[in-house]
Amino acid sequence: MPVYTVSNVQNLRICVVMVGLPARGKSFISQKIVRYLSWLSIKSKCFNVGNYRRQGAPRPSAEFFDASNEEAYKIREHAVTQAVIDMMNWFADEQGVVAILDATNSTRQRRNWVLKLCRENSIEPMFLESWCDDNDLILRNIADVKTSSPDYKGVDPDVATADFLERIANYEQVYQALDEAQDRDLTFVRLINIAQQVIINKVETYLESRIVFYVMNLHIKPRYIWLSRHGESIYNLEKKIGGDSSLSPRGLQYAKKLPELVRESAGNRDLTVWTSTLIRTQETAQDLPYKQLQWKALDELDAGVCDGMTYEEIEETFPEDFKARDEDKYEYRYRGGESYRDVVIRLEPIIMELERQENILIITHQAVLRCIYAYFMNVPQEESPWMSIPLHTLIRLEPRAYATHVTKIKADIPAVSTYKGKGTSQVGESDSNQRKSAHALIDSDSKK
Ligand SMILES: Nc1ncnc2c1ncn2[C@@H]1O[C@H](COP(=O)(O)OP(=O)(O)OP(=O)(O)O)[C@@H](O)[C@H]1O
Repeated sequence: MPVYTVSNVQNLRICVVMVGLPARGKSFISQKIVRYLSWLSIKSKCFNVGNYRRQGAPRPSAEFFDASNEEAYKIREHAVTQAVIDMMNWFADEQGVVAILDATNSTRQRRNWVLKLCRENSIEPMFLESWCDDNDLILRNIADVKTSSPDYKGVDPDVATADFLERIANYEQVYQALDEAQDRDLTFVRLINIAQQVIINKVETYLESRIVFYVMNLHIKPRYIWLSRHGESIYNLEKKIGGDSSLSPRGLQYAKKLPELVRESAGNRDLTVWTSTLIRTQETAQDLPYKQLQWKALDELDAGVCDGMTYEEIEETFPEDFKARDEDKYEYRYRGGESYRDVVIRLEPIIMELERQENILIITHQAVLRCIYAYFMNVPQEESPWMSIPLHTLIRLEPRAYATHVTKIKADIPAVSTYKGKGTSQVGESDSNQRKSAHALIDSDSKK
């Protein structure tokens, strides 16, 4: 049975129709929206018309995008039609909730065509324009992602840049920006120079407003996010879950070493440290020379009646619950406590704030870290609760245009393993289940 969240309970279907000249971040924004909504269990998918076009024209030069080039126009029409057909099928066959039509959609005529199709299929269209006249930024975007695109495989970067600028000039000939007067009946958002100015028109549903709020918070300044579990705690040594215990002597050693690890990774950047309200994260952060904030939302997953028990005790006392949790760890809610899904929902403001901020170090707990990591790394729900996040390890995330780079920095201070694989009540890293996970953070020193 599908599980509905507050956001998709209304049986809504939304098509976010991207609008914008090339190299304005449309694909970047589309991919972020899909990642954010998927993380919130809202079924979403991006339909990138460029990928469809590449099937008919793998490496076109700028003149292909000249509006008067009739042959090319046919190929481009075919590509967008195929993308829209696939999108409609996805809505119908896979109960999709939010589709993103990632294309330039530069003319009012094209947008009206999409609008009509959406209305005929009971899909709410929301136009999202990224408008930018900052030439330096556009050149940076071209260098960042366009010269390495499959369109320019094997082409000298300077030649590719010149051709891409010509492609933009061709689009500019016909481009019609969204307009407050002419498009006043449409649901639309215009992001002007990232989010220096945002124009919002007729945004009516809750889900649309969530998407708008999210894109308003995005920025593209280079930044890092550091993540660490608290140091080894007394409860970790006793194999107990939950509680509010202090650090073990080795955990305190990690807390002493953490400032050095962070400095090596962050240089003299001014960080802000976020901890949970629990003693073990605050003790871990106590020697860090940065501003610190406590978030209740970063507290560990609440194990309800099982708080303070070992997994062996849980298996003995609540055998059915123990089994049910292994079968669907993401959805299983501890009696009187939380599920992973509950944690994700309470972490939403953290993610939103992380998108707004620059350099943040988060010291929190295993389940919470798994959820945050899953958002940045696009880890599917069935895998994220099984990821191994070791103690005494600093993880650095570097969000880039289409992916997040990960570096793992080990403190070289021994700690127990708190990892529990499927079908066992024993904890330990040697469990074969976690090694199978594509996203296990245990074996590699850095991972892309
Ligand atoms: N709102 C924005 N305005 C301008 N640039 C942005 C914005 N958001 C992200 N970017 C930057 O845009 C680059 C990614 O460009 P992207 O491929 O998404 O452009 P596009 O508009 O989809 O281009 P195309 O039409 O050629 O597919 C990244 O370098 C990213 O930092």
